[in-house]
Amino acid sequence: MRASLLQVAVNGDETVESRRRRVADLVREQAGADLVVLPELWTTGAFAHEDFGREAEPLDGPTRQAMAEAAREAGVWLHAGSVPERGAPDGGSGGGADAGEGPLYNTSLVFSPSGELAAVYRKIHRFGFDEGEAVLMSAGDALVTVPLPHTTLGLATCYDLRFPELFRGLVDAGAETLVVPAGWPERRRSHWTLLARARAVENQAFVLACGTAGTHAGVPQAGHSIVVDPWGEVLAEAGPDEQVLTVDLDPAKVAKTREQFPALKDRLLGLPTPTPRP
Ligand SMILES: O=C(O)CCC(=O)C(=O)O
Repeated sequence: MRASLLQVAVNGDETVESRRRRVADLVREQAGADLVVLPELWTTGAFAHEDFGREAEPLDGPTRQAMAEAAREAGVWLHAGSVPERGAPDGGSGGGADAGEGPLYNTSLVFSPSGELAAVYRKIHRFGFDEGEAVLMSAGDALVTVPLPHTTLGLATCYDLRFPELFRGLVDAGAETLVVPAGWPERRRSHWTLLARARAVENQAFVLACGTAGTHAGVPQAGHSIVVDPWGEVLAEAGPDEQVLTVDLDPAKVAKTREQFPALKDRLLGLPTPTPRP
């Protein structure tokens, strides 16, 4: 299975429309790959909080149209990263919704090679503590897996990478390849690499983690998109700048690793609750 991670540069001096056209062209150039992956919030930038509301799209907005077409023309499965989504007005609470507006979500879209929308994942763990995404956006509440011909994808987004229980849930639902689009900042790059490898080792799964390059809203991005195999070995790692990272994976390696070193079978389900300290 050939996977291409498009580590897009998201800089403040490029318009969303121009970046959308440029990224659609980049996707078309990946004909021959089985799976193409884009980063988190690459239209606006993950830290351009003030643009989320203005650039938010409904599920059938311009990014969906452009990415569906690009996936179909390239004939690839496309994880189109995420976009700020404006949900329906009655679609939930909070998320910075003004009166009459629907909530915002950080929403990933996956397309089949015929351009059909195959899956939608709304980011569950919102980043920013009491600021930014954490207050502007609403949280998703569903784990999402996507069966492909060679493997089953498990979907997560950026900050989700810090929450191992989410990935365990995806593995329990059949995931073998964990896909993590991100807009991870340079300042915490060591965590990015460490956590991507940890999620691969503990779940005995491939991890495809695709970040952004460039600087937007004053936040330099880490780049360094990474592909890790089920043994925790790094198969490929990008540098800091815009780059297409292409790698050939053997999907059978997941079953082989789980069979030869069956640690997942030793999980103790229903561990006792710790007694609170007196
Ligand atoms: O967890 C981190 O350090 C970065 C998370 C982040 O930037 C995000 O989720 O947008």
